[in-house]
Amino acid sequence: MTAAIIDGKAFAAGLRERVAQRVTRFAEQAGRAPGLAVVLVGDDPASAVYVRSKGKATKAAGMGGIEHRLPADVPQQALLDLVDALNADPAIDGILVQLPLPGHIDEQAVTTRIDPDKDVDGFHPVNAGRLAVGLPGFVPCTPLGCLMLLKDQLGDLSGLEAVVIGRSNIVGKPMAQLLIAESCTVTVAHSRTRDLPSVVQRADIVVAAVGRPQMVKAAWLKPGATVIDVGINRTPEGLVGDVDFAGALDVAGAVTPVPGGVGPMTIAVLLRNTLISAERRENIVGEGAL
Ligand SMILES: Nc1nc2c(c(=O)[nH]1)N[C@@H](CN(C=O)c1ccc(C(=O)N[C@@H](CCC(=O)O)C(=O)O)cc1)CN2
Repeated sequence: MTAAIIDGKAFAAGLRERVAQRVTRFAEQAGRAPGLAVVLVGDDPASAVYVRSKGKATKAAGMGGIEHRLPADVPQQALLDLVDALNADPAIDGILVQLPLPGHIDEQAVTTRIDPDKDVDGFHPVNAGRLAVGLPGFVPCTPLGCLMLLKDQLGDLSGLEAVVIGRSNIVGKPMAQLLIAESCTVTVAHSRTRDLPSVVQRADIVVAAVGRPQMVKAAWLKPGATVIDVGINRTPEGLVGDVDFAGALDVAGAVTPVPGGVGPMTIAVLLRNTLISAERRENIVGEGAL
């Protein structure tokens, strides 16, 4: 084994602590805590666990957390009405509707209904556009968490070859935008990419976000590459990522584990985004790096 294991759990704990310190200062100045509303539709067990974790982390950071649970068969209009009410609520700085949603609900209609300035998930097309043109907005939590881990590991990323595997709106596309903004040379690979192994072979940075267990093989990697594994695949052998982790340890320079890599960053960045939303809405200049 030669690769360093990137400890996302420890980095996320540090970020949550920095957020909590800035929340204290925010509350002193604003006379209130930042408020996050999390909406869960249905009873998907993994989503229920993530929503519970978000609630606990929100409170531990000193923020106000409100959870709305709706039944799986809730009409889409009722969900949109709830989003409208949260948009109008001055105590709410961040709104998040947990994904995936039941099949009868149009996810795009729901995420587009959220006020872009309370969209702490960064999924609204306005925030996707802001990211694409370099304006301040909200960046989706998972790719921003990946970028934080990469910068902590490598420092300046400029000039590096990055390959993002996966082109989802939630991870692949914003990840590519973030890496372009860091002056990387970025390739987005996907299911139609020809000869994926040779595309990955040239990458100094590999971000795997395909949702296929251990698809990225050690033999594809450039020796010394930094590998960020976004996959969370439940298999009979347990939770595994999109990368052959054991094999990657012998070739990569650094690699994130699953669990304990990217996953914990998602919730820590959500807290960061919520605090930043609250500061913007109250015209408070936050002090201390996040
Ligand atoms: N509205 C949103 N929905 C979803 C998002 C999101 O960012 N916004 N992301 C994922 C789920 N997710 C948070 O919502 C999330 C996923 C994974 C983890 C995490 O800490 N994973 C652990 C493993 C935990 C496990 O056993 O499942 C790890 O990787 O160490 C946190 C949050 C989809 N929906």
